[in-house]
Order: sequence, then C-alpha cells, then structure tokens
Amino acid sequence: MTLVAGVDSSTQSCKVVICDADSGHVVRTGAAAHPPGTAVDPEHWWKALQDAIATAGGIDDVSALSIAGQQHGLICLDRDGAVLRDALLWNDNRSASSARTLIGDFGGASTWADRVGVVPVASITASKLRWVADNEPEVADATAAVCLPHDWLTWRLLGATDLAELRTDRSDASGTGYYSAATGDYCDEVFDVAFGGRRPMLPRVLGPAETAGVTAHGCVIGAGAGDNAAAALGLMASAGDCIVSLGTSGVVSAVTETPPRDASGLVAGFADASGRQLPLVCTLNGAPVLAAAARMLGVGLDDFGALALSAEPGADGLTMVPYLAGERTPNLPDATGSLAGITADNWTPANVARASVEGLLCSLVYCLDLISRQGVDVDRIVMVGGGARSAAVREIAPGLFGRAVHLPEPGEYVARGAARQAAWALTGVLPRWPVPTERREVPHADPATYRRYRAVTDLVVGR
Ligand SMILES: Nc1ncnc2c1ncn2[C@@H]1O[C@H](COP(=O)(O)OP(=O)(O)O)[C@@H](O)[C@H]1O
Ligand SMILES: O=C(CO)[C@@H](O)[C@H](O)COP(=O)(O)O
Repeated sequence: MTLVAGVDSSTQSCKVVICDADSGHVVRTGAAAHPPGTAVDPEHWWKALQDAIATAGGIDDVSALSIAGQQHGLICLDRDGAVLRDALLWNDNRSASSARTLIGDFGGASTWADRVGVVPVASITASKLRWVADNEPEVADATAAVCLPHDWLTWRLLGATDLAELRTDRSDASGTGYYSAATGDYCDEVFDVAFGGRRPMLPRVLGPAETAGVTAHGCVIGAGAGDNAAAALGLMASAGDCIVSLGTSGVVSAVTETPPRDASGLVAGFADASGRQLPLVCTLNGAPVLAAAARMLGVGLDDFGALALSAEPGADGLTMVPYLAGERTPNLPDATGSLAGITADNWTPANVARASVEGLLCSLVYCLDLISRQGVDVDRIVMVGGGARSAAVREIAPGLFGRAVHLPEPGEYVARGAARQAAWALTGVLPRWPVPTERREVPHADPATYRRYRAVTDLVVGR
C-alpha cells in the first residue's frame, strides 16, 4: 500500500492524517496543540508538526506529504532565514487601521477588487506588512523574505535554509493581498504602499500538482495549500457545493470557475487548490463562540449541545450577536458580542446556550447570503470543522439555512485534502476519494430567528 500524509497546521492545533493513496482510507492520525494568541513564534508550529507526526507513528513509510495551514499569517525572515518577530496571525486585529490606510493608498476598494481580487481587512497579509512597516521599521528593514505558515513549514520540512527555496501555492498566495488569483501573478506594486517600497523575496508559486521538493528520506513534498482550499480538496467539492466551516474562524466558500469581484471586500477572491477559484467569506468568530458560552455556563461541550437543544427554536426571544473577537464580516474589528431581548422569563441557561448556537449559525447564514449575491450557485451546503461536531449545530443548522445540510462523517478534511494533494504530486493523478455524507433535512424552516438576528445586528453596529 502506498501511503501519503496530509497536515493541517491550523489556528488551534496541528493534525496529521496518513492515508492509503488509492482509496483515501485513513490509516493513522496524530495531533498536537498550538499555543493560544494571535501572534505566535512559528517555532511552536514546527515543534507541534514534529509531535503530531510522531503521534501518527512517523512518516518513514510515507511516500508523499503536503502541508495545509491557517491562511494569511505574516512571517518575516532575515537574510539568513531567521524569523524576525512572532508571526501575526489572520485573527490579529492590530492591523485594522493599516488595512484602511492601504485601501486609500492604492486607489480605493474598487482598484483592489479589480487588480488583486481582495480588498484588505486586518486579516490580509498585506495589512500586516503595512503594520510592521509603520510600527517596527527596523524589522521591515531587516526583512529579506516574507512567507505564510504553510510555506515556512514546508521549507523547514525540506531542511532548506536558502530563501530562494521558499515555495507556496496559488490558494495561500491569494490570501496575501499581493497576489491575484485571477491572473496568477504577484502584484509587486502593492509593496510600494504596504512595505514602503521594500521588495522582500517571495516564495515561488507552485501549481496544484507540483512538488516543492523531496526530503532526505525520499518523501515527496507537495505544494501545500491554505486550509480552506485544502478542505475543499478533501471534500472533493465541485460546482454548487458551498462549504461551511466552523473552525476557529467561521467560513463559507465555494469552488468556482470565475473569480468574484466584491469592492465591499467581504467576499474575497481567493484561489482553490485545483487550479480554480475559491470565493470565500470569513468571520473571526467560529467554534470558540460555543466554547466560550459553555465555559460561562459551567458545562462541557457535549452538555452544552444538549442544553441548547432543550430550548425551543428562537430561544424564547433571546438573540446573541457573536462578535466576541471583534469581527471581519461585517468588518468591525473593534466590535464586541451582545445578547439582546432578555426578559425575566427567558433568561435561562438553556436559552442562552440555544441563542449562542443560533447566533453563530446566523452569522454564517449572513456569509452565505453574501457569497450567493456574487453569483455563486449553492446547491449543497457541506458543513465541517470542529464546531460541526456539536449535536446542537448539526440539528439547528438546516432550519436556519432553510435547506438541507450535508454532514460528512467527522474527520480532518483539511488534512485529508492535503494528503489528496500529496497523492496528486506523487502520481500525477488526482485520486477520487469517497466522502460519506449524512444529509440533514430541514425539520422546520426558521426564517424568523434569522430576521430577528439581522435586526439586532443592525442595532448593535449602529445602522
Ligand atoms: N462537540 C463540540 N461542540 C462544540 N465545539 C466543538 C466540539 N468539538 C470541537 N469543538 C470546537 O472546535 C474548535 C476546533 O476546531 P478546528 O476545526 O480543529 O479548529 P482550527 O482548525 O481553527 O484549529 C475548538 O474551538 C473546539 O472547541
Ligand atoms: O482567515 C481565514 C480565511 O480567510 C481563516 O479561515 C484562517 O485560514 C484560519 O482558519 P481556521 O484555523 O479557522 O481553520
């Protein structure tokens, strides 16, 4: 049996799956935690990768491996390849005002949408570059190369030290704000406004089936991908599939042939990992909303799900707006969460739990609406990520989306997508790996809860 491995180096942890290259059957897995925080020394990710590989029984018998990673994180390297400062992650909001400045300095949102396909928000790598240039000019001056988490891990795994050997792929490059998914080129002129004209070295962008190199043990290393593009590959997503992911972020994305063009910046024009496009809408508040509510209620995640399901749909009028970490969609980096509609009668743990689940899901219904308005067909909603393990999420989602929700059996679909890419790099053929999925029908559509959520959101954001 030929074995291939896939890695998901995501916000909270590193996961490794080792699969049969022909069938995709998962043979072994491993995982290791990442430290909390929105600025992290990449060395922690390297250590977690090694721990996760060791837990998975090592990769001596693995023929090919690809790494998928959390998108956008900025890693600055000096000319000797040393990391210059903690990486600034996708959910680090210090770059919010840098993003606003960048938009103006490059001719406005429409120019960004036309030339790059992405309008900067705090998450986008270019905004982080601008923050470094404005606040840590000595770091900016010493920066000889910039790369993303998956680029850096791939480079480390290959034992490389030469900056010229950095590699990335289209999907992750397209989240930087200085690469266009539509043209397949870096937009060098962005560095004039984002990095004071400095031109650090950038990773070479590989095609989906290209090889980044071969390890000393003879393991072929694929191009890797951004985590959302890898999830699409792991789910074998095709036209009409809309992926809803509840990881640390909440994400709605779809594989399309044509790029979106959204000058509001809410729908980003990213690339997928198969040569197509991946219009994507992302929130800063995914599954951790549920963990925070469970913690506040003093229950574990399973009991929290049961508690939420013990309340009636609509939580008896309680509405939760889940902007606990600020928000990106809508773009409100300084926002906080809200609980509205409290009365003496409805102020119960069960209603608070239900309102938290409903608020989280409504924030994704909003994202789905935004992506649909870009002309993206939505035939099937496919829900994945840690939050999709929640019984309450699985049961409540169809009513709020107003359509059936397809639930693949719980698994690490980002890592599986990376493994599928590794098989492609190894053999030159993208294998078809089945994804057994449960279809959850709409018990009863609940448009009233979403309407109330939208009204409360408008109130909270002062519209
Ligand atoms: N049964 C569950 N109910 C609610 N949340 C869950 C459950 N299982 C896992 N999670 C949440 O899923 C998140 C991790 O999901 P994951 O997709 O691995 O995130 P990431 O890829 O961003 O690291 C955590 O916030 C965790 O609390
Ligand atoms: O910023 C985005 C996408 O634009 C996030 O989706 C990150 O890629 C982090 O992913 P998770 O850790 O939540 O999977």
